[in-house]
Amino acid sequence: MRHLSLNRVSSHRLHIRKMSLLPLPKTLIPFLAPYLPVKRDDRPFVTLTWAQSLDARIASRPGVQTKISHLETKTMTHYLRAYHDAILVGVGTVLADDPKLNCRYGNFSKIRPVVVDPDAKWDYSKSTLCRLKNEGTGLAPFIFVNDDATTSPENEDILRSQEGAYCRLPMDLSNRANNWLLILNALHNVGVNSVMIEGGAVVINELLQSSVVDSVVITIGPVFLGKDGLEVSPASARILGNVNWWRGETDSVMAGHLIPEGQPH
Ligand SMILES: NC(=O)C1=CN([C@@H]2O[C@H](COP(=O)(O)OP(=O)(O)OC[C@H]3O[C@@H](n4cnc5c(N)ncnc54)[C@H](O)[C@@H]3O)[C@@H](O)[C@H]2O)C=CC1
Ligand SMILES: Nc1nc(O)c(N)c(N[C@@H]2O[C@H](COP(=O)(O)O)[C@@H](O)[C@H]2O)n1
Repeated sequence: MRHLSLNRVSSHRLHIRKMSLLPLPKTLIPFLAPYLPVKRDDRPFVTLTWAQSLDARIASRPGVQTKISHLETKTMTHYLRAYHDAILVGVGTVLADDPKLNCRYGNFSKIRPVVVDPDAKWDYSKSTLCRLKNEGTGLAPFIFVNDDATTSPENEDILRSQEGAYCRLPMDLSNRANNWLLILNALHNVGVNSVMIEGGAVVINELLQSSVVDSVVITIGPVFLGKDGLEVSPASARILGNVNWWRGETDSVMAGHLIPEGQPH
């Protein structure tokens, strides 16, 4: 993997760059402060964050991009991105959403997109991410693939020229949960100290069951998406500590720290 150029931002240096975002509600700054990344020696700090319906759905159907959050909490997401070195999603999310995965809050923040795509299913060359890199409004991604994945020479060439990379790892495909430490260690080794993980459901459900999540920030929008919606729910119970709630125009945001399993809270 290539060396990352990392950015540090502090709240006084942040400002809205794109009018598509709203001004950040001022009360979100102290609300989020206790959950922002701190340096860890063992691995990157992990913030797990998503927007869900009242019935814990993140999309109206699997594979369908669904607007859940108000623009002010979308702005919050970009504010949070500005404090992280990397943003990670699973391949299901890039295939469904063709997201931007950049930081549109702040005048210089560059966040490294990371996609977990063990079988190299994603055609990067056709993506919005590829276009944004060419336009200068985002970085090229690190795409984590399994050791034996077949990647297209075209995507290899583009990624190389854009200073992104396919990152090959000996992934455990029968028990995917085993791969998180591998992925996080690989990122740590190239200087990534904080990762914001945004989804989708497979990724969220796996990580809620893991011991590698530090902060959790959940936006809850005023909608029920129903039984066909894509549910987020870990395989067994987990508890959050240091919990706080913020209430906006239409959404509420809950932030907390994921308590390690077996630890009293
Ligand atoms: N409302 C929200 O905040 C968000 C909603 N979404 C929605 O979620 C949906 C996509 O979610 P999913 O289909 O669940 O896909 P996903 O984005 O969670 O990707 C799942 C895939 O990623 C790979 N993967 C994940 N964890 C892995 C691991 N530990 N090791 C190896 N490979 C791993 C596997 O190929 C797996 O099939 C879309 O509809 C999207 O719109 C996605 C992100 C946020
Ligand atoms: N904050 C938020 N609210 C929603 O209603 C959403 N559906 C999402 N989805 C996430 O945002 C990503 C797209 O964002 P950008 O294109 O990078 O701005 C998408 O891939 C999901 O991770 N988020």
